[in-house]
Amino acid sequence: MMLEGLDYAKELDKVDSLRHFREEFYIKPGTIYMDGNSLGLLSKRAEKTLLESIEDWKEFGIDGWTQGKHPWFFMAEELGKKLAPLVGASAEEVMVTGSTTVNLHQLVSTFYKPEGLRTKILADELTFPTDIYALQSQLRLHGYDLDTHLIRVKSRDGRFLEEEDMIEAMNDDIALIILPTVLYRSGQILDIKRLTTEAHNRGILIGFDACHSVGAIPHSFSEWDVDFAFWCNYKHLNGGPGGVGGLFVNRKHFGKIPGLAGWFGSKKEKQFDMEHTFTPAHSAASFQIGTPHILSAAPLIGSLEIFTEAGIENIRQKSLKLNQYLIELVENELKDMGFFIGTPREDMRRGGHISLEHEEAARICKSLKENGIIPDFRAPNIIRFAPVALYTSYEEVWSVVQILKRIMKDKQYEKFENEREIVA
Ligand SMILES: Cc1ncc(COP(=O)(O)O)c(C=O)c1O
Ligand SMILES: Nc1c(O)cccc1C(=O)C[C@H](N)C(=O)O
Repeated sequence: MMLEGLDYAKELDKVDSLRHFREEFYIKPGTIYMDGNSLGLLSKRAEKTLLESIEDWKEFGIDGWTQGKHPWFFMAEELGKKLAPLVGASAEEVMVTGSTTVNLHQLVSTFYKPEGLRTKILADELTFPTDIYALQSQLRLHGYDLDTHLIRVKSRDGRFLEEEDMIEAMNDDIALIILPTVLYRSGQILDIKRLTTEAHNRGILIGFDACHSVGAIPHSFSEWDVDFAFWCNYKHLNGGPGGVGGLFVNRKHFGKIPGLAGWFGSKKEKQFDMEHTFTPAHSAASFQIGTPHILSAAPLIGSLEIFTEAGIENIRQKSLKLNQYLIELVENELKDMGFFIGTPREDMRRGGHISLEHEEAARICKSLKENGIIPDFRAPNIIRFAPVALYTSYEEVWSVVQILKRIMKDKQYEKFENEREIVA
């Protein structure tokens, strides 16, 4: 017998080999969390390693730098080692440090070297605003005019970017390219390998903002020869709000003096010589700046254990299935209700979330929250849903669409203003 509806969802859950990881997370009873692409949920293991680090502080005081369960002096390097397989890099190429925006500043300060006619930076018009603000301020520091020197590749439809358009914009005057791996609104994956090859063929360095891909999809940054990348660990990696970010620097660039140097970028054995001559580590560790934010990095120790156990390939496979299921349900159950799926249909081009466009999106989101579903809203008309492989069930995806259908049929959203909240 062909299973349908809720029975079908339950059957998918029954045969899901990752389903036991759900118990590792704090999921508020009566809610369905669909916002792991903005802030991942707390896991018990992340909580445990955070508490252990606090215990180390209690027990060892200053000696916690070298003693205790997770010695602080080596934590960033240890985390880099654990994170490296998730971005397809060697341990020395990855560092857990800073934040997305700070790491972007660090890497642009290091790799943006305008020379002769090559003075411009290439980005895109759909990227996350902080990247644009950072690039503008870097150009300002060099004394360049922002309008002429920051080139933003246009989107043809306001949702997606075409690789051809980006390649066409890789002109002789471009010194550096910064693009997202996955677009934060539409969830489109860019062809990182192709863009990197094309940039290098034209003598241009290229770096990626991987906030929306790390922990959601596998990467091969080393093999693709990406020059550098940066990301946050609080979305798909469940590292906690404002948790320490990550960066990748291709080993061919080891030895480059960081644009923003600080003593934690030193060779470990030299750091406490306290010399005024900077001796950088010969690895991505050299891009650290000051004292690591230990309590904001500690949850990641436990969280990354879960990723190591589950395997990023398995996580990706389940994420694709969950998202495909959501798309099919939207198409079948929410017909003629004014929704448009603003996310690529092809698996290869889709990251970890789905964007539903609707002209009443802001207030539909509020109504979803009132009904115990947590998505997020991006102005002017996008509702983002992220079914997360480690803690979302197929049954929850089924329920989300059923509840959304009821909200639309009963026009429950009409009691709210169609305006975003302060944190949308
Ligand atoms: C693509 C992208 N870049 C950067 C950020 C934020 O950077 P930060 O972690 O520095 O606030 C986000 C999300 O907040 C993002 O989605
Ligand atoms: N970084 C965030 C924050 O500090 C508050 C609220 C949300 C966020 C986010 O991460 C937003 C997210 N980058 C986005 O894709 O829109």
